[in-house]
Amino acid sequence: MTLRIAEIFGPTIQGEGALIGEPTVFVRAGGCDYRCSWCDSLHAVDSAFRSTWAPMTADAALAEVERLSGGQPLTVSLSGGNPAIQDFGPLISLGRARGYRFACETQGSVARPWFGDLATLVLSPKPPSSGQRVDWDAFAACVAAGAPAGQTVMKIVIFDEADLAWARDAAARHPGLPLYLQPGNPEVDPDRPVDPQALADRLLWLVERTTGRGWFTPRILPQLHVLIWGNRRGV
Ligand SMILES: C[S@@+](CC[C@H](N)C(=O)[O-])C[C@H]1O[C@@H](n2cnc3c(N)ncnc32)[C@H](O)[C@@H]1O
Ligand SMILES: Nc1nc2[nH]cc(C(=O)O)c2c(=O)[nH]1
Ligand code: SF4
Ligand SMILES: [Mg+2]
Repeated sequence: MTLRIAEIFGPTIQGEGALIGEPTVFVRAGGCDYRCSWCDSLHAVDSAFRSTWAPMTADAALAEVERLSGGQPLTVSLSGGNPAIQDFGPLISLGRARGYRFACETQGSVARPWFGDLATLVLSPKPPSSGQRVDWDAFAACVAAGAPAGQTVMKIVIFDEADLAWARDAAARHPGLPLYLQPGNPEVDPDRPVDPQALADRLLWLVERTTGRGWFTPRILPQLHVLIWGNRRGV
């Protein structure tokens, strides 16, 4: 069984959510069952980029992770695309045997048994602005599959009021999951600069609209890597 890999990069820091700031190597899977209007990783989603995705065995992927991390075990972040449409079980087993920990970012549309082998499962259901529709039964199956994992968290991208109202309902469906909100980045073209002030303004808006309305459940964080590197790939 080979994996379709869009890129393996790092070491960098996890820029989002529960593990923000943690040194990590990313393994980005190629291919996604969604097509979010504002996806910041289209090079791992759009089949126009398929020829750039490398077929790799789990052994070869781990060898690259070990090379990038100098053989020092750290947290490996699986992302994509949707890593859950592929079988990352063998890579996780091999890596864990060498002392690596695994985190995975997925939208929660496809459940996998290997979710239970993760240190951190990040489920990121998509709000209305994405143009996608969440299948909450599939999402609940992901939560169940992740029960043996170290931790499962929910992370929601917010662009507007409708997203925020939707996030409150989504959180109420799974009150046991720690909740992280991050403002959406409207500029995702890798060849164009981001506007840090505009991102800060979105963050301020999000903080005011949650705490200001007495909603104290979520942690609210920026995309740290976007503040540091903009939309550059491979960071
Ligand atoms: C590119 S996705 C890949 C993993 C998986 N497909 C998912 O969506 O969870 C990784 C994370 O980036 C977030 N993301 C994607 N585009 C974004 C944007 N324009 N602004 C803020 N976050 C974004 C997603 O919501 C997800 O939490
Ligand atoms: N540094 C860094 N942190 C991230 N957190 C989530 C990312 C992703 O694209 O899944 C990402 C990414 O691409 N880079
Ligand atoms: S689910 Fe994730 S990778 Fe897929 S299109 Fe949406 S943000 Fe991009
Ligand atoms: Mg990203």
